[in-house]
Amino acid sequence: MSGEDVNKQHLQQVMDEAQCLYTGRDIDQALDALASQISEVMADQNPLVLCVMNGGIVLTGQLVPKLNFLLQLDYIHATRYREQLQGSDLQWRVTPATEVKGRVVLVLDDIFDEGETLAGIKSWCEGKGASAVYTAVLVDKQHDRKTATLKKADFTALTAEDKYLFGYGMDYKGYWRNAPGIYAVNF
Ligand SMILES: O=P(O)(O)OC[C@H]1O[C@H](OP(=O)(O)OP(=O)(O)O)[C@H](O)[C@@H]1O
Ligand code: HPA
Repeated sequence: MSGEDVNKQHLQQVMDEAQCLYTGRDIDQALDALASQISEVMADQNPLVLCVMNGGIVLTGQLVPKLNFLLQLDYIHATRYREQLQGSDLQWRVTPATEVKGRVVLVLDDIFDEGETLAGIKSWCEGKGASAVYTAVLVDKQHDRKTATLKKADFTALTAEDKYLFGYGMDYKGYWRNAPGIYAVNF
């Protein structure tokens, strides 16, 4: 959808009617706790941190400054929703420029929904010879449709009910990744 074709009124209505599940302040506190948990496990492992684009960008930007140890940062881009509200096949767009072989990897993403995206990325990193792969997400959506072999991330900041979510990196039809909290669409 191009910026001009988009139904701005609909997008504004989605924001106006959404339920705020977590404010920016709630999230910042949850990220402090997440950073402590990750640090306990990874502080001396010199990990390669991979941001999953696009949704992982806000989590990564807010979390990485709270990780007070040696790490390297790169990104990976795989997508299965592509501005739709239902997921399909995992399409690869960009693989990391940094060598994964022999590294402890920490994959950062916004949401663990059905789990296919993180399962696919974890398996890709293992296939490339990572020595260990950890996953961390901002939010885990609570439902029994976890279709992937991976049922949860190693580190989870927050949980949310089974509604379509946006904000803090998560999009609604390509928009509102910039919303300053986690919101549930009110359909
Ligand atoms: O657990 P799953 O059901 O696989 O869904 C989670 C994935 O879906 C979203 O990505 P999307 O494909 O929408 O791409 P985006 O990051 O560009 O929004 C989100 O950022 C996660 O990567
Ligand atoms: N919101 C935004 N992106 C997503 C979601 C969601 O609820 N589930 C998977 N990707």
